[in-house]
Amino acid sequence: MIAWKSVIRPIKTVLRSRINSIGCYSILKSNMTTVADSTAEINNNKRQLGNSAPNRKPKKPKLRRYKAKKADPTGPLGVLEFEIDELLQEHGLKREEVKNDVSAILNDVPRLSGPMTRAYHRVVNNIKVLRNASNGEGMALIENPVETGKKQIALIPFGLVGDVVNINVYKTHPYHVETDLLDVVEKSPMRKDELITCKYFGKCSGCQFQFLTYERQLELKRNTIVNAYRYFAPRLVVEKLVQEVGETIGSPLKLGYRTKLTPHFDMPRRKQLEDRPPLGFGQKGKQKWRKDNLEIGGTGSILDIEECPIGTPAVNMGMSNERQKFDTDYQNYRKGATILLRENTTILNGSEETREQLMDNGSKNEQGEISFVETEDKEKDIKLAKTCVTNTRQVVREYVDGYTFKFSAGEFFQNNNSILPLVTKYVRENLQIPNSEPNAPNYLVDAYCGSGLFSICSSKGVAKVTGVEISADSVSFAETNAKNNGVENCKFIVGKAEKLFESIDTPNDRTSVILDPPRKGCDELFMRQLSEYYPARIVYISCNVHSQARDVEFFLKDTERGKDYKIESLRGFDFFPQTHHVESVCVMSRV
Ligand SMILES: C[S@@+](CC[C@H](N)C(=O)[O-])C[C@H]1O[C@@H](n2cnc3c(N)ncnc32)[C@H](O)[C@@H]1O
Repeated sequence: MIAWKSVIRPIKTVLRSRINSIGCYSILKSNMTTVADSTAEINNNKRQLGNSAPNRKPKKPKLRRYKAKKADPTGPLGVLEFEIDELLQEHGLKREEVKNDVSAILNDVPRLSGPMTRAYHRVVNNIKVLRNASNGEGMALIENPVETGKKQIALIPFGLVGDVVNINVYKTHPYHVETDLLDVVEKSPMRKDELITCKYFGKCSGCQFQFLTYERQLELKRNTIVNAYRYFAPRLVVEKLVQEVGETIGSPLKLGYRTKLTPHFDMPRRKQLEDRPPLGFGQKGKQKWRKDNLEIGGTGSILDIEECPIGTPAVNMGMSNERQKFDTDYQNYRKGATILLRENTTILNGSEETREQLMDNGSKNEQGEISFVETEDKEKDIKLAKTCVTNTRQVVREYVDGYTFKFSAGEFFQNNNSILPLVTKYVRENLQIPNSEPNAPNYLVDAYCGSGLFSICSSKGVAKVTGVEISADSVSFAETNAKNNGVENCKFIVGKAEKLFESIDTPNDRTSVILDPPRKGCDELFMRQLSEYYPARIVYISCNVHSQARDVEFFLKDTERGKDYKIESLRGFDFFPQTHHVESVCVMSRV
């Protein structure tokens, strides 16, 4: 019995870590058949050993069914469905021809390392990458190893269109397989491995684009916007209502820009650790293509990472301090956790010692002193000190283009400070109502206003700003931020975005609306009420261009007065260089 326990426990640990990494048990079962096989085999043998009743009819094993996780159509899995269809269309294939028999893999249980699993999960060499998905992964067609004549769609992290690669297929879904990149046999002309700045690139799940020139990154992000509108706003595209997508506006900082990082660690349950567990970011599969970093950061689901080149210097100082602390106090944790590293900015008064002016708490070095970095806003001749905060409830400050914003470290705030002056200026300019009569006042509504970033940065030149936001905490910060910045024409309401329309009292012909919803986008009720209100202009900012495209199409085609609007411009802003993410800004005005 004791011997079995020692076999089963490590298997359970592996299973647990896979559950954490994919967050879906049904998929896990389908894809962990090697481990599941071993477990089933062990259980079988256990049963046989302990089964003394003779002639008992063996129970027929229950067939396991694949349960697909319900995916948000505008989320990564939903978008992948469009990308799969497009790839199939380009190659004259039908869905049936790339369908995997997931049930066969799932039920290949009783045999240790069953042939089904071995056949499906295998190394495949010399595969041409045909395109890149919007999440940056390469897509290729490979032969189905079991059903002759059929193909499979392989997703290849860090594979670039034009690469010829060797891959290891390790997980099967109904219409695609997940793979690890083993070798790049022939390089895509896009591939510039010499640009890679991080030793963890290729292993860490954070960045996808470090081996591309920055121009290429911006181009790919523009393509993501073009495709998003093709997939989620097809009626607008067919009727040529989507303007030419503008060039993506780059971030002034390409590295060292991220003001928030959240390294994490796992703690094995019921076990005293001798060494501290890895503290860092998730590992993306088990790549082998970067031969120089195979052992770096470890081989577990979380990589041990001491520095992140996209994090700001202050955040990286915090990371170094918190790692040192973790070296000695990791035994105090009973469960895994995430450590918040959030940059905090103090405006310095030139005549005093910087350290004396750091009034907020911050991450401390070994000597017990708060670590800080000094910088400046050259244009406005303002000196700043940046520290790193780890307490989610601590109030932090951001400095944007002459304004300061306070908010709780754990609440939402844009994570790339360097691009914010460009974005807020662009939004401000695009909110202007053309042909306004001189002296006639203009108004602004900021739906999903957070702690007031766009309201406050666009408040000059308008008579009144009304912001609405679901988080009461954020609204209270928005009010404080307006007051602290000497802005007197902003009013903020707590509630769902649609609550706005109950209290809106500004004339629609003279009012512009900013929308900046979370990833899931706006709901139809809100879009209908917006159309009823009929504002002069709308600037829709989104961190998920797919839900933005869906909402814009719904607004223009399916709401009462949507047909009276046109898309005036559409373009991306690169809030997250080196990653596949893009922020999209769509400006709509009345025809
Ligand atoms: C992407 S953030 C934008 C915040 C702000 N515009 C900024 O740039 O800092 C989206 C905000 O919408 C808020 N939110 C989420 N659902 C909402 C809803 N139904 N109505 C109003 N606000 C909502 C969130 O709390 C969050 O602050």
